[in-house]
Amino acid sequence: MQPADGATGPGVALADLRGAASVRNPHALQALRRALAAGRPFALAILRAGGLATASRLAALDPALVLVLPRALAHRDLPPSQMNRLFFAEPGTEAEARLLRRLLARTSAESAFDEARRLLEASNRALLAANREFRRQNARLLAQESQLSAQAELFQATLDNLRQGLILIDGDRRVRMINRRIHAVTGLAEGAVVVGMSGEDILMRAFEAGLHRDTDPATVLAQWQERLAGGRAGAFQRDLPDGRIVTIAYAPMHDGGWLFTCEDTTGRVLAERALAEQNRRFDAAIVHMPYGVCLFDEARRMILCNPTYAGMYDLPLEMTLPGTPLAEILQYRVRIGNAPVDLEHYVRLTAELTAAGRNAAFQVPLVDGRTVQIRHAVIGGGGYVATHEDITETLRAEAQIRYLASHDALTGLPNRMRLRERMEEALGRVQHGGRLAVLCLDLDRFKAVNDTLGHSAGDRLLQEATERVKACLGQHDTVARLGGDEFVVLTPEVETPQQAGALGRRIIEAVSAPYDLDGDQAVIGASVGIAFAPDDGMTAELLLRNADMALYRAKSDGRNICRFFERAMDARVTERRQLELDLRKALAAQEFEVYYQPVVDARSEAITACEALLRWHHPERGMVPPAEFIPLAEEFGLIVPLGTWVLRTACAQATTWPDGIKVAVNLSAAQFKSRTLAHTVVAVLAETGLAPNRLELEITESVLLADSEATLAILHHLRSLGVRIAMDDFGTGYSSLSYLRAFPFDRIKIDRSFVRELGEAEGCLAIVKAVAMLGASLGMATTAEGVETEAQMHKVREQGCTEAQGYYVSPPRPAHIIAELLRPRIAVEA
Ligand SMILES: Nc1nc2c(ncn2[C@@H]2O[C@@H]3COP(=O)(O)O[C@H]4[C@@H](O)[C@H](n5cnc6c(=O)[nH]c(N)nc65)O[C@@H]4COP(=O)(O)O[C@H]3[C@H]2O)c(=O)[nH]1
Repeated sequence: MQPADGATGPGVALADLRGAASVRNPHALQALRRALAAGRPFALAILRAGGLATASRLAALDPALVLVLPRALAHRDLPPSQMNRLFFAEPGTEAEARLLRRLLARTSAESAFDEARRLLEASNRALLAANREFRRQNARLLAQESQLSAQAELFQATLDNLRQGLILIDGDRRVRMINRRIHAVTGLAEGAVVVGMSGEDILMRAFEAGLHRDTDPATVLAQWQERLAGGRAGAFQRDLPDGRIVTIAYAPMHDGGWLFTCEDTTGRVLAERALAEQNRRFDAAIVHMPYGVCLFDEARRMILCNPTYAGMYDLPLEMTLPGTPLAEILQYRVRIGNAPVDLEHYVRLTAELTAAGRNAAFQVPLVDGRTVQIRHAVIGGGGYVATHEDITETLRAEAQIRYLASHDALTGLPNRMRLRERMEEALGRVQHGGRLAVLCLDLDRFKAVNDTLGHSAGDRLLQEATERVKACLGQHDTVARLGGDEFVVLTPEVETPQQAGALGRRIIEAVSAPYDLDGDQAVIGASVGIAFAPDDGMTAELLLRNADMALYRAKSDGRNICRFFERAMDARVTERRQLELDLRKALAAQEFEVYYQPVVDARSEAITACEALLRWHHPERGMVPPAEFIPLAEEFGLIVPLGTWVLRTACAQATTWPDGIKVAVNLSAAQFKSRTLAHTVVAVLAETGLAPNRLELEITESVLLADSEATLAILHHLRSLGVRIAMDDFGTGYSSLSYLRAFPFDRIKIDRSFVRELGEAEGCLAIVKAVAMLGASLGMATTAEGVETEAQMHKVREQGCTEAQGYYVSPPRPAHIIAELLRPRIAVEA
């Protein structure tokens, strides 16, 4: 078999190898095909027995292609000269052996060739590997490219869906990128900002959109340039015309560009602003709080305090800084002298409260004399907040109020309330075997001093009398003023009634000594009533009542004396006392009424006048006669307002009567002493419009007895006004006649005691006659009082009395009945 020598190249067409499809070993054929398709030199094909047909077909195509090699021959052992050639030999034959020997017989040239072939093969393999790598890289790049484009899409989608609007400008101040949100957030029209436009253009668009409402384009531009020149990130807010608020943040990029983000922060900013406003108000409230406020943390370091707190304790600025330890502040306060008096207690108390998580309020006295009210409240985390209020003045005022509530302002003595407290204390001791004497003291004639010398003199007298009483007392005694001229002395230091009596007398003596009241001399007296505990009572009320009863007895027994309470004391005393109390309330309660008793002409029996007589309708006792209550009203200084009321009522009533009818009003001595009588009379006449000559004032001898000169002066004054003056109850006193000489009375009223006995006692008739004659000679009218019978009427007329008054004509009657009595006369006159 001839070897089909001859080089062949890769140029052998694949189509020419189609016949090789029937090669037994398909792998070999495939390898051959791939080698040919790749255009690379192939080594050899190893054909097994049975492959001859194929080899023949190959050889038919090109005999040079045919090479038959035993299977075991490694292709690398082939010399390069034998490459790309096909040899054919029957396996196991001599031809095959020869062929092999020939092929394997290497020459040096063949070796070089082999080497070159190996290199070529290596480079061929490298090329193949490079080709494979290139394809792999290419595929990877393609994959990367598609991944990048997907990522870019995702990125844009992400940008577009950001909450913020976004603009990226480059180093040339041109827009490189925006997202879709930018328009919605800023309120710019869609497409107003596009890639490529300049930053300045964006500003102008923003300006037009109202993003910079409060300024002008030039300023906006300047601000923009200034910001970018600064090269630092920042942010600012803008209020949009639609009410929204956008926050624009800007940050420099490494390439000289800037990233702007715009976010609708309306909700957050409004919340922040509201919070800021709230904080501002809170700060203002704290700063302007009228009391000090301080917060300390769990380590007792200051969190904050307000200026009032700092001011209260004169703390310098550094002591008010957050973090300042409380201990340091307290040390400082100790140094400057306004620390708590009991500092240790204060520190312990606040620590205990904080540890126990308890709120509390307490007062802390300071070394400088002030007192601070502290309200302590724990806060979360173990700290506390405290308010400090300087309550020094409040406490002082409260103490003052307490003092005033329990003391008499004029004398500084304990008042009734305080007296009660003292009595309760003293009675507590009596229960353990002690004794207590209660002395009720009443100043006699004090009201006269008050009325005549005025209230300030009266006040001085009370103060002086107080001092004198105090001077009589022992260390444990108490004197209290119950009001007016009433005092009470408590003395636990007496063993016997005699000692108490001696004290009472000492007091009377001291108080009764003359007083010099700025040049005016005054003399008063005092009466004392004494009760004992436990003998006369064991309650404050009972003891005071019994001592008062004894006082009453002292006064009615002649004054300037001391009386002890006796169980058998007259019930009448009690009753009179009650009457006094009722009398004080009666005027305001409108329990008084004025009755009128007609006075008639003795001859014609026509009414010439009516006498005003006061009546008291007591709510329980019924009608109380004036003889009972007038003296009491005089004694208690009530007669002045009461007398004025009667005068005003009577004068007003008289103006409703026929012109000729006069009205007579009784005056008591106390009314003259008040020194305002003349003024009162003038005022009442002016007020009611009654002619002065229709008013007749009746006075008794006792009025002239009290202070005749002053009284006469007032009487002259009144008479000069045209008011008539009558001498009442004439004949009952001792010096009536002398007064008749002293004052030109208009009328003498003969006391009814003489009239009553006209028929029985001769003397009475003579007296009535004498008085009538005297009156006639002095030009004074004479009225017989108490005419009860026709006979009496007859007699008084006979004796020369000009007028008569009494039950015979009419008893005193209410105003409306008198008006009825006077009516016929009006008719006749008409
Ligand atoms: N037995 C009897 N009595 C007769 C008769 N006619 C009149 N009387 C009573 O005699 C008193 C006359 O008044 P008076 O002597 O001024 O005596 C008065 C007067 O001094 C005083 N008084 C009454 N009203 C006032 C007043 O407004 N001011 C003052 N200061 N004293 C008054 O009270 C005294 C007593 O007054 P009354 O009880 O009203 O008593 C009246 C009167 O009711 C009679 O025929 N028989």
